[in-house]
Amino acid sequence: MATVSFPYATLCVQGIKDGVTSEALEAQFEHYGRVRNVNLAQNKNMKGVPDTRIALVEFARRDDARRAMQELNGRNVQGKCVMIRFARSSPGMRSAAPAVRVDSADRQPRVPASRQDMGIGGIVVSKDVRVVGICSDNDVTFTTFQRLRVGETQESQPGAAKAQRESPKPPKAAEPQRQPLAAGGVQLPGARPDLRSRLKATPHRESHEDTVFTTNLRETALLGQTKLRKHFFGDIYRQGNYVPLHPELFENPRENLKRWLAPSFIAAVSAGGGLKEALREDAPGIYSFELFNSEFCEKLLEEVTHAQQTAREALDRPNGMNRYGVVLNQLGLEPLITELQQEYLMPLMMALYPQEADGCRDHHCFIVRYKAGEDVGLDMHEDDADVTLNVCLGREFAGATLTFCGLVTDANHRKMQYTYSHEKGRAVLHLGRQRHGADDIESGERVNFILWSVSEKYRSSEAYQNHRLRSSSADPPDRICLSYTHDRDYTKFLPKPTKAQAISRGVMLDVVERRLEVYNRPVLDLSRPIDEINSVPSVCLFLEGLPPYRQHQLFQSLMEIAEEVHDSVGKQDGEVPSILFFVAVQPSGAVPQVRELCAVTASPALAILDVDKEQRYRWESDKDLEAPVLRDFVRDFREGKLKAEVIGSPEAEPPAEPMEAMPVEAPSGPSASTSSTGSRSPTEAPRTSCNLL
Ligand SMILES: O=C(O)CCC(=O)C(=O)O
Ligand SMILES: [Fe+2]
Repeated sequence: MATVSFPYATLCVQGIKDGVTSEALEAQFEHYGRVRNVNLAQNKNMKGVPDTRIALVEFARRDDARRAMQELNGRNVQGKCVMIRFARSSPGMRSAAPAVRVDSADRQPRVPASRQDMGIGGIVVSKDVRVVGICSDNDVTFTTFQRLRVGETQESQPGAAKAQRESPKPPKAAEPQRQPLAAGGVQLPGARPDLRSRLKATPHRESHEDTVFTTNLRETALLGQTKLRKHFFGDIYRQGNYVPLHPELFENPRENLKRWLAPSFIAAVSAGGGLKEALREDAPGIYSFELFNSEFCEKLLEEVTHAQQTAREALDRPNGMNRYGVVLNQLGLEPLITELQQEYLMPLMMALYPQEADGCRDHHCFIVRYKAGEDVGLDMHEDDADVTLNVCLGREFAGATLTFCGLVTDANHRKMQYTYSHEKGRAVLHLGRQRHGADDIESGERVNFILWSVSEKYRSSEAYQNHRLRSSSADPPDRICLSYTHDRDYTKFLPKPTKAQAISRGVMLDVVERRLEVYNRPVLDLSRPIDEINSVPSVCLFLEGLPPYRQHQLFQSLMEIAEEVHDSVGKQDGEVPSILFFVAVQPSGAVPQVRELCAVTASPALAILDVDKEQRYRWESDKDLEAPVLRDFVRDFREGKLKAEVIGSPEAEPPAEPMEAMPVEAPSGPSASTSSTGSRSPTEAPRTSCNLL
């Protein structure tokens, strides 16, 4: 199956100091590449708390966004330490804990108010079509990949944009009504002006990158850890805000940890290289072994109970799904966890998962708790971890098993693989991308220790990107492997859970609601298409550069047609439409790339893209593009009367900047060498005919 490429490049920057302007932020982020837009908004959960605003910083290039994130996350941005993630998480992937405590029942997407009625391209076309700039607290993750995959848009390719600016394609003589796209993209009335020239006058930040640790991060550095954490929540013990019950858990990890490991594990470690002997392979890729002794399990349980009694307000929930538990690094156990990860687990992880574990230095470690009236289980998911370690600390319970399904990349990712029964002190080790979920507890209370290990090296590899793509040719699902949070076809197989049921199983209701809400919009924004554009035939109407009255007129017509079509097929609320409708009013985001796929250059232009079948249908006529023409074109498509072209076929009208000219080995410049999509090894899958990645 071909997949459209889409460079998602918006960062969510949390904790912006009051008084900082979007221009100042833009100036600082522009240092890493072209910034398209900066939007500042209040963090709704932090009303009245100073210096807690959120900025959505949209880059032209994803690689630039990533670099900015890598360099500025946890550092001083405009006078304050900020936390930076990519906005929106990849489908199916759960993220780390929100940076602020939120009540899960009230976790709605936090769309900055300024964006809510903005419409497309800055004109208010309808409240049904919105630019989706999501930066919700539980929907941030530091690496984001969408199935809607990737490739650079024309303008983000070095050389391509320049070429386009220098030699705009002349209008076709036969299309008097259509206007060519102006050089470098047309500025629509009301659209944001290009700030580049203004920014040149703004001094860049000072380059003391290694000295801009905030207080918290300096304290992390005190631990000899100069590497910044991806998921960083502070350290309340070292900040003097927590008095531990068992101080030995917090100090001298090298000496102390040894005493708390299970004898069988120590024996295996001491035998040198014989770690595998201590392992049980429960299922392919899923291993378990004795790790902690009872003394440690009990000590840690007592410490966590003490922390919840004495420092509850200072502690975040463990992650975006579990509501009960704590982040152990935040409590002050990072040195202990680092010792465990680096000295004991790494050799094992390297032996079992050489690719994913290579370079694992980062971690997010937390406790989760299940019992009646709180969280009773956990919806199916994959972790925002490369390797996950999960150890039961006890208490007494029945049920509460852990079910594993397939790897998200595999067709069997919704097939049951194995049900693991937790035992106190025993660890189960698996890849983060192994789909899994916690089965409901029947009685008692279960408390587990979860360690998510993260390798920056692996995450910057192309393998990682491929590993985050959901298999689309999935086998029919086993019910237990369905995720209400992530599977859009869930209700085909199982009844919709009640809100209370969903919450008690960690369902991310805001993710579900957002998905359903998007499906209910008749027309979507082509600059940020949903990933179903890869699998559902999509009517694409290109209106960039047209006068606003024409845009309104044609958009309105498309809206009506979309509603008619959806009514005629009896589309239900929240169901994925069988035809999607997209409109482009600005040449941004995915628009240039979709134009290339559709092989259209004029404006207005109309095409239907069927990425899955690698086909497209173009509207080509001397007639003006008006409502009846639009309607006929869509009707003819539905009746199978249109002539299909193969995407990328040679007889196609050459796009302004032909795909073939887009460098696989890009010619020069930093963006070429760092592009995550720019090159492929010869062993990887061949490109499709439309030259998509
Ligand atoms: O409850 C469990 O054992 C699993 C928890 C889990 O999968 C997670 O926190 O990511
Ligand atoms: Fe998990």
